[in-house]
Amino acid sequence: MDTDAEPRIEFNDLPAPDEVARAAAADLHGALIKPAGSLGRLEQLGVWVASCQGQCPPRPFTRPRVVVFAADHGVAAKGVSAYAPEVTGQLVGSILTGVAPVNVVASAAGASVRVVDVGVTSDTPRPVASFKVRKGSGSIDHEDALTDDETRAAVLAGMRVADAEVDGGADLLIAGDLGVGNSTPSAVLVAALTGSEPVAVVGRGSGIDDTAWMRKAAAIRDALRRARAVLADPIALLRTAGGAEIAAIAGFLAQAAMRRTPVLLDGLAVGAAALVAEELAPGARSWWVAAHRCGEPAHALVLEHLDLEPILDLDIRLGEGAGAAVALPLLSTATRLLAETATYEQAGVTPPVIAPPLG
Ligand SMILES: O=C(O)c1ccc[n+]([C@@H]2O[C@H](COP(=O)([O-])O)[C@@H](O)[C@H]2O)c1
Ligand SMILES: Cc1cc2nc[nH]c2cc1C
Repeated sequence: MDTDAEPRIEFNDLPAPDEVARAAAADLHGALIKPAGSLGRLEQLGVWVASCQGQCPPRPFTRPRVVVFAADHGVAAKGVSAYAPEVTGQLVGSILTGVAPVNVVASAAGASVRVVDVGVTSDTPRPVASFKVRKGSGSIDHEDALTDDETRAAVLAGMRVADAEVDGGADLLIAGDLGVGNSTPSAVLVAALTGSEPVAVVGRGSGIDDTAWMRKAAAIRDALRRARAVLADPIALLRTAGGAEIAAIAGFLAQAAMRRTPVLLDGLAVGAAALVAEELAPGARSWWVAAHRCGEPAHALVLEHLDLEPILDLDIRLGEGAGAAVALPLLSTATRLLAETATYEQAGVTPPVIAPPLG
């Protein structure tokens, strides 16, 4: 018997979406009053929701949730961001007062928003900071972002938050990230896990000029050298070159899969966390859909590596889960189309006289 009281980061027997419900939903689409395949990608999205829920027709979402994980990054002091580090804490305040873009987009999409501070340098309100593992992180170009204990605590925090959200009734999850400087560790993780060169992953982040871009490229190059030494160990990778919110999001995404809950993926930092989560919990990606392709070069590598086709390509590069929430109404519509559209038989409409081409 395992007497170790420490909570474990384990994703054994990860479930797969339900193939029977998937097949039933695909068949149902063929019976609805529309030419076969005429709702395009919306059809595949509805089928995916049915397979995640294990039922056909799928249930329209009743409690979609956005959880924004926030943390600071020591590497920000190297001049790799357009913003000062204290902005992360200020932005947490903006989300709490409901005035950030994610609040607006989530509200428009019928989702509620929660913020979790796992590593912001400044103090945040008690409930928001109850999973805080540290204030800030090491500068990854020359030192580890976190200790091993802090990394594990952050991943476990994400897992616990996912559990709490699913237990609270969330039926669609979105993870958002907030952290000045986090596009640097995100790019390093993506380069490490996709076998890419630094130059392929350096982006403009929050809006940096050419000089800052050169500093960022150097930081990514140095951190990547350190990250490659621990490539085979996802927790060590997060410790060496990640950050608290990226680690928490990785735990959140993997645990959402354990809990059979569909996830809409956001942009760069969530994408980097998704790469790590798929290493921790192979197969978890079948519970995720990429909401959009963001404007960062590393994000395209994430989507390619995870074989995910984004729903939208709007050049959104904000983070905080906002881009994912923009795609939520489309996913909800895809779900409702299967649940509410009449079949030929129900509507008394004559079905096609020529069968659709195969494939
Ligand atoms: O997700 C994205 O597509 C994205 C792209 C660039 C920047 N961001 C956000 O901006 C911050 C990171 O940018 P930076 O330049 O400070 O590394 C962090 O708070 C992210 O949420 C987000
Ligand atoms: C700098 C900055 C970073 C962000 N990350 C998510 N939302 C953000 C908004 C701002 C302003």
